[in-house]
Amino acid sequence: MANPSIELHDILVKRDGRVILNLPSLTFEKHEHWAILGANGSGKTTLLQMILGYLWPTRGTVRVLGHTLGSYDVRELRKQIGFVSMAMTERFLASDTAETIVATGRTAAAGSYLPLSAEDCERASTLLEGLAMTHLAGHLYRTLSQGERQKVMIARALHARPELLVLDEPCTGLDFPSRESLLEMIEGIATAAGAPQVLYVTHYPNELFPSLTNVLLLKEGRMVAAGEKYIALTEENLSETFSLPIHLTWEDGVPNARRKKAANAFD
Ligand SMILES: Nc1ncnc2c1ncn2[C@@H]1O[C@H](COP(=O)(O)OP(=O)(O)OP(=O)(O)O)[C@@H](O)[C@H]1O
Repeated sequence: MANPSIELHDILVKRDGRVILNLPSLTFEKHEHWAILGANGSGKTTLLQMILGYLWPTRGTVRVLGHTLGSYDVRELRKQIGFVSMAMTERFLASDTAETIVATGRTAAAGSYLPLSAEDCERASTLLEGLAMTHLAGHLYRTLSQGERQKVMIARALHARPELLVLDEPCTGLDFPSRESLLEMIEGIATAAGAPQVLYVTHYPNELFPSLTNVLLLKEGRMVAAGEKYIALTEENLSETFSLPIHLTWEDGVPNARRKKAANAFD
């Protein structure tokens, strides 16, 4: 039965007279984990900002978790959404420990420091344990690697048991092992009992971990394709999205996209 978490109706976002997002009506169902994939400037961040109620469309309506944006308190809505982006990581005090940062996730507000309750601290240690990060609990945030910081931010985003977990390019700047480790952790979260719905934003098709079920492909603010991943993520759609001839194979539910070799003049 249909149980949508996000409904976009005929969206147009214009800034400085320029169209930066122009989408047809789209529905994300609660049981689906979505990837939002596109090149730099394709409109991914604009779309996320709209879903999180930070930006209003010039035209169209947005419904998130059953509430129409514009007629509901977005601060209440954001309590049900775990949001992790690189920009957020700078808002935390470098002198805090990983455990403290996770413990402050109760309100789901970035950089918010309410007095911590015993429950907050207990929840933080449960999360760190569940995500195999107990060894980082007492480490100062500033001493953590980029990959570890991202993991801490994701643990923090889970504190309030969100219905929706939005991850904005979490692998940016990570080396290969850190990226693999982070993706493995996210896959674990997405497949756990009672998991939040995941919205994963990336530039890289090869980051699509197995439990992602659906994909939205964006190019220059418009939709190239959207739907179940094996249907939407084709060589043709990917090539169109990135303006690059792409060869695509699949392994265990994970796409492997490679640039097609140009014909060699000496062949
Ligand atoms: N407030 C604004 N005023 C004017 N143009 C804007 C504004 N915000 C975004 N844009 C433009 O809209 C386009 C889409 O930007 P957006 O940040 O959503 O893309 P993106 O897919 O998230 O890119 P990236 O992967 O580089 O983060 C870009 O060309 C950007 O310059």
